[in-house]
Amino acid sequence: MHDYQQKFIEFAIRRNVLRFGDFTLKSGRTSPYFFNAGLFNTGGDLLQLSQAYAAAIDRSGLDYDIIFGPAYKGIPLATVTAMALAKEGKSKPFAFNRKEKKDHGEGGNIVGAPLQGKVLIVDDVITAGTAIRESIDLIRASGAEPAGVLIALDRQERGNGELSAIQEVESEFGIPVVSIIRLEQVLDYLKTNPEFSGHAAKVASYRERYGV
Ligand SMILES: O=P(O)(O)OC[C@H]1O[C@H](OP(=O)(O)OP(=O)(O)O)[C@H](O)[C@@H]1O
Ligand SMILES: O=C(O)c1cc(=O)[nH]c(=O)[nH]1
Repeated sequence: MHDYQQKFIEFAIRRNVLRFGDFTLKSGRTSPYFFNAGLFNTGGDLLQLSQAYAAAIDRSGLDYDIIFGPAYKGIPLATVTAMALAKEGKSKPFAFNRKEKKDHGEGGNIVGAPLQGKVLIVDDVITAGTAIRESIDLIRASGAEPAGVLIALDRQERGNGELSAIQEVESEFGIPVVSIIRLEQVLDYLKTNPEFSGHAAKVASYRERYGV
């Protein structure tokens, strides 16, 4: 595990973003852990988070024209990532969607820069891949093309078949999916830290059931 990954896991645990218990996921699966990016909820948290996202983009070498954040939690993530990149002298346009279409004022469901060219989707997690597929549909409907996906946590779970949801997205759309941490690193961290090792068995058995 890289040092930045260990620091990111510790940051997420400290802020209660990464929690252990029983959680129902969007996919209907019951998970013994959950990553709630909404609890990165101070200016200081967002500053640190934005630097972690911008660093992941730098490491990935992804080529893109615009950043897109899927509603809701992707919205602040895309916003602060665009700001962190601008601070490095790499300002890019960004946009996000509304979950409900607006039929007055400017109307529509895309806010921000026009979705054009190669679009980098920025979100918190991928579980079964539903949110990412919805984003890709929106991007294509606007006449743009997805260029890649950046998330904080790759839960390394099966999508519709035997491949991981991420492998399905990568092969179906021919785009890379980049993450800051993966479940295997969270599991390593749990096993090697006495304070959290009590959670390791449940997380490992969830991985046996739904993981790849
Ligand atoms: O890969 P999937 O199975 O789609 O699950 C992951 C998605 O689920 C959550 O969003 P959600 O739409 O639940 O809610 P939000 O409005 O809190 O972002 C999360 O933020 C991801 O976008
Ligand atoms: O699959 C989900 O719904 C999900 C998992 C997770 O860890 N965090 C989250 O916000 N959603």
